[in-house]
Amino acid sequence: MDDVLQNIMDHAVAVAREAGQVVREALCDEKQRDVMTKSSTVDLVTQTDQRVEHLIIQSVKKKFPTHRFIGEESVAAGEACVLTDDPTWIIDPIDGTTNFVHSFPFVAVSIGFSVDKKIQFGVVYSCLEDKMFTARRVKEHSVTENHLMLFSSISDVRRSIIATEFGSNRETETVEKIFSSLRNILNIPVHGVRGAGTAAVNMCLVASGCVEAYYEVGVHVWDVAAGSVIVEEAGGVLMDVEGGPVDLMSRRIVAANNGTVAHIVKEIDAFSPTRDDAPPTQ
Ligand SMILES: Nc1ncnc2c1ncn2[C@@H]1O[C@H](CO)[C@@H](O)[C@H]1OP(=O)(O)O
Ligand SMILES: [Mg+2]
Ligand SMILES: [Mg+2]
Repeated sequence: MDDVLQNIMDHAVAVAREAGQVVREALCDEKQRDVMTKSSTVDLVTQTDQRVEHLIIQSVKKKFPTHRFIGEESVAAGEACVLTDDPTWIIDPIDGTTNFVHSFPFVAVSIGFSVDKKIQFGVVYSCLEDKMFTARRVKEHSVTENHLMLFSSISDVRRSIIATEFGSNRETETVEKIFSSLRNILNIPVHGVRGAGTAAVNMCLVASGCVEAYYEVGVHVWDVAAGSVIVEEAGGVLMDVEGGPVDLMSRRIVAANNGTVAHIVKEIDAFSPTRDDAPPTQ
């Protein structure tokens, strides 16, 4: 299986690069950044998201016809979001669509590959920075082609930078919880709070030692599948926002450089959005 997996991963890296090129070109063409909305007026999608997802899926299907897919835009179009034991590509064609629409320079193609419901490798291509992050579940980490991994050894959270996002849910109760967590984190006090506008890049920032932790409630499995292996293989830890084991379908995640910094979970005002794998409501 080893060489087979490497072959699949090589294809993921190649197709992520190809997708990134499409995204970069689209950024220069206003028409390709025309906005449509999904779950809320600030949950954005463009024809480029759809085009890039199509490109990735068609390319994979040609080479690996039996593989399955969970793609952000396919799920938005009504496909089921169910992880089986089968080989499954979990794709976010543009992570950071809001950034893409506004030319804010962090936009990623995120591809995770799962077998037996476990993510085997992750590929995150931060395509405007031209940084490729890859990791395969082997426990000897293999992250990034073109820059050095500088994993953070900080264990005092008061010396940390924490990444998070505000998400696309603007219901009063949700916004209150987001701000309550943020207030608690700032009051620790931490050195700073940041957010790149893409969950995948935030997780790569943890893996690279640029921030000590990232947490968010409201992410989807395609935002974090690839990043989860990249963080773990870099030596980091994943956790649920209430401290238990992470569940990639639960829409809640903490990724940290170590278990001590992961204690920020004490400060998070947790809530439970509808799971990604919840059966559709009639
Ligand atoms: N208005 C918004 N602000 C930030 N993230 C948003 C958002 N709307 C959707 N998201 C998605 O939520 C994720 C976690 O914050 C982001 O990576 C982003 O993924 P997307 O661009 O693929 O939709
Ligand atoms: Mg996303
Ligand atoms: Mg996306």
